[in-house]
Amino acid sequence: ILAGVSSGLASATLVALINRELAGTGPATTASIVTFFAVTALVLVLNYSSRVLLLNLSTQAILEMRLYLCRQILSTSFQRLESLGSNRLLAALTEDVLTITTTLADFPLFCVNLAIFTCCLGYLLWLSPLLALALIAFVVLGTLTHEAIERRARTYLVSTRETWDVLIGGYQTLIHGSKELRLHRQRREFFFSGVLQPTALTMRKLAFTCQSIFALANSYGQALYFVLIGLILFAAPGFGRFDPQVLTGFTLIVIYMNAPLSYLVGTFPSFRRATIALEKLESLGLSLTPTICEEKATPATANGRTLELKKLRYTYRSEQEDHDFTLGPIDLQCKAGEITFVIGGNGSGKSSLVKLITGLYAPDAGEVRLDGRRIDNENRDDYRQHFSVVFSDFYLFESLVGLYNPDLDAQALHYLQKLQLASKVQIKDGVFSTTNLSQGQRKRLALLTAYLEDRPIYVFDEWAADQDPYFKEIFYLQLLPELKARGKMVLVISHDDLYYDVADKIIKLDSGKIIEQKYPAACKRT
Ligand SMILES: Nc1ncnc2c1ncn2[C@@H]1O[C@H](COP(=O)(O)OP(=O)(O)OP(=O)(O)O)[C@@H](O)[C@H]1O
Repeated sequence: ILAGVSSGLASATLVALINRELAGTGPATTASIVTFFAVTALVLVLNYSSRVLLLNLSTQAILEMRLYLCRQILSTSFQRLESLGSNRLLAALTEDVLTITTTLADFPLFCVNLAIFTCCLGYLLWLSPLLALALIAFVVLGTLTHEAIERRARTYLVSTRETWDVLIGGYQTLIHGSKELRLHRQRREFFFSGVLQPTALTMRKLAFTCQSIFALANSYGQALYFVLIGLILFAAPGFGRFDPQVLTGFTLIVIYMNAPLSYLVGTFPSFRRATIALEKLESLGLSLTPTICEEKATPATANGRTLELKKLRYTYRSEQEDHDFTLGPIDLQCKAGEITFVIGGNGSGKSSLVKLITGLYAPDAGEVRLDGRRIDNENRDDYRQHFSVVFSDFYLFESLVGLYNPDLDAQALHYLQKLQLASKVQIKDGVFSTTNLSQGQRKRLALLTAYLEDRPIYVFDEWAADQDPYFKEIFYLQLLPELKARGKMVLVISHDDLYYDVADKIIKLDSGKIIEQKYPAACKRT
């Protein structure tokens, strides 16, 4: 602020010096020439340093905002993120962050121009308090009416932002549905002319309306400026006896102030957009609690020997109540060194149960206990650290991120050989040479990551579904029994009834409820 004010003060001094020279009669003195160029040098230094200082502030603010938002997303519950949908999150991370950061980046110049404007006003007050007060009243009135015009753009700006969410959804379909769109001409045509085109058209209309309003406000502002100069030149002499030098000075300063004032008024639309972007970010309801990134990794307090679910219940709420899906009440006990299969038809609730068990969802009712310890919001993140999971819609990282182990590459190589991937993928410093593999091979890499995590509880959601018969057999008859022998608690969602006898316990789900429990291993023993 100090740098900006000094810079503004120096600029106003320069204009005052110009005014003095213009009003003077004789040739300029050496002193005034030296003063003029000295102040010019000062303006250069102060202007540059104030901008750099403010740039430092604004870029730091941008950095903090970006990281803060990413951390918020990391600490927001999975339930909330799932219900928001990826298009809204992507739109927030791109559009909203961009809007806010652009405005923040404009902030240094805004401050410098505000300082110049204020200092010029100060000089005008010194020249003639009466004229200056009349000018301030005129500027305030002008700004208010200008603002009244611009305010009309707000609803259009909000609609533009809403439409942007829809457009991002369309872009996602464009990318993720590229195979299906290429294979079906009518679908492609409908998607383009029935979905993308209308949305893009709406964006265009809204943008045109907003920009027209801003253009109107801008032209009005410019016209108002000339009215102001006209008033100084023609009307002011009628209200009192003003020195012609004062009037010339006023006109000169007011013309000089045009640039900073235009800049200040010109930033109003970006502040308006930034406010809407901030409101949009707030409406996402992201977590404001301390982020999980900042939390110190607490050592796991439980070993993962027993897991108990008691009357666990979770409901997916939908717009129409009769479409709600309720999982539970579920009562289940699993132990270390035990393989539990979860079976059931499509939509019976198997994957939802896995999300509840792994702590991605917080139950609506009932409780989860690990080694007797009740899991609640306070310890749920610690609890999640006991699981190694390969989801049916798993995400494969390009490297073994977050795994710190001096023998990591050697261990990974061992598992690459075990999973018959060594000829396809190499690993160096924890980074896979490639992840461009078949779906079944990618799942094996995901399994390798789970192996290296070496956690007490393993969960596989239809892992074997993409494997060939040979590798299916290896998975059920070698890999699962090995994990069991290592004392791991293993939960497997499976439709492979050929291998059900590998399980110690099978639970069958239907419409979100356990309808059957079997113990094949016990039967085999008897
Ligand atoms: N994200 C979600 N939002 C709302 N409802 C959901 C969501 N995910 C699942 N559901 C509801 O939960 C039901 C069970 O889904 P879930 O994915 O758990 O079934 P599943 O047994 O794993 O099925 P599949 O064998 O096809 O993978 C679905 O029929 C659906 O009604």
